Amino acid sequence: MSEPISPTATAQLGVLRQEIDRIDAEMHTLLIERSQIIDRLITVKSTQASGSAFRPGREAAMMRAIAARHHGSLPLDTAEGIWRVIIATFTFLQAPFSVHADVSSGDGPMRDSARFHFGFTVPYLPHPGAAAVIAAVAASAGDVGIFRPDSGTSSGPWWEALTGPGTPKIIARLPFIERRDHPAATPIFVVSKPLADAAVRETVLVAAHVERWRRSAQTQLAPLGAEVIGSAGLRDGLSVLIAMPGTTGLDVLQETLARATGGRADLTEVGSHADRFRLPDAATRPDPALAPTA
Ligand SMILES: O=C(O)C(=O)C[C@]1(C(=O)O)C=C[C@@H](O)C=C1
Repeated sequence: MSEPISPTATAQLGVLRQEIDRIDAEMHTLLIERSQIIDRLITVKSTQASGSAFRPGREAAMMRAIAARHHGSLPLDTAEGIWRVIIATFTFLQAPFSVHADVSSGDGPMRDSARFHFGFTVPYLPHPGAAAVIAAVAASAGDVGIFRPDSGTSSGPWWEALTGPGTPKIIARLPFIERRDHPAATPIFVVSKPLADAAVRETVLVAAHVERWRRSAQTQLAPLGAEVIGSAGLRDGLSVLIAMPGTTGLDVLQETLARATGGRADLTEVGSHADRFRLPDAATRPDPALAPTA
């Protein structure tokens, strides 16, 4: 049995618990106040008409701001997780949606990512591959789909399903704040019906049909900041998925690819997302001066 604490310590504990109760009540009041702002935002944004309330560029900026101002013994994982639940819940309140997940590489990591980034209020629906996820999102009003960027390229170029007008597009890459030991570290692309004016275009994703490929092409793409992140064979050539800065024009990519491969290159944009943002390892650990010792 633990020793009874002294009357002085009991009194101090009472005062500290009053402080905790005050802070909890203030946080709760602020969350209720936040929900009232969202009620007003729904009218301004006309979310119901567009189908999805998700604004990935705004969310990326908010998550970066949280990481920038974070300090003290509270783990960043906790602060990030709390705000992911707050933002996802308010997104859901504006327009309910489900998360369709590709579980072909295992359900556990995808479920962890879905729960971390979108909370527990949002329904989670597993699918056998990226193509099935994209089809489910295409058939929905405002759902999102998640899969790994390297999802089953051996089973074909899934990004081809994103090339038509009105087809789903990549709208985010998660986690917004990448770091070692992230609690939901699996890199995922988020797809939704096109967000029109709401998409963030720091990184643009392009599907390229080329007649042939040369290994040196990757080197020639590098100065553009462009990178091949997927490739799959087609009957008459190759389909490659390229990530490049939104400031680089499609015409420049086309010229470079044509020169690098010595053949034609047909390009179609299949989405965009906020720039990847990685925290240095030291920034993610709680303040060592405050960390409990063994
Ligand atoms: O800023 C918006 O457009 C919102 O809908 C608000 C909010 C939030 O809760 O902060 C919710 C969903 C969006 O993805 C981004 C932010």
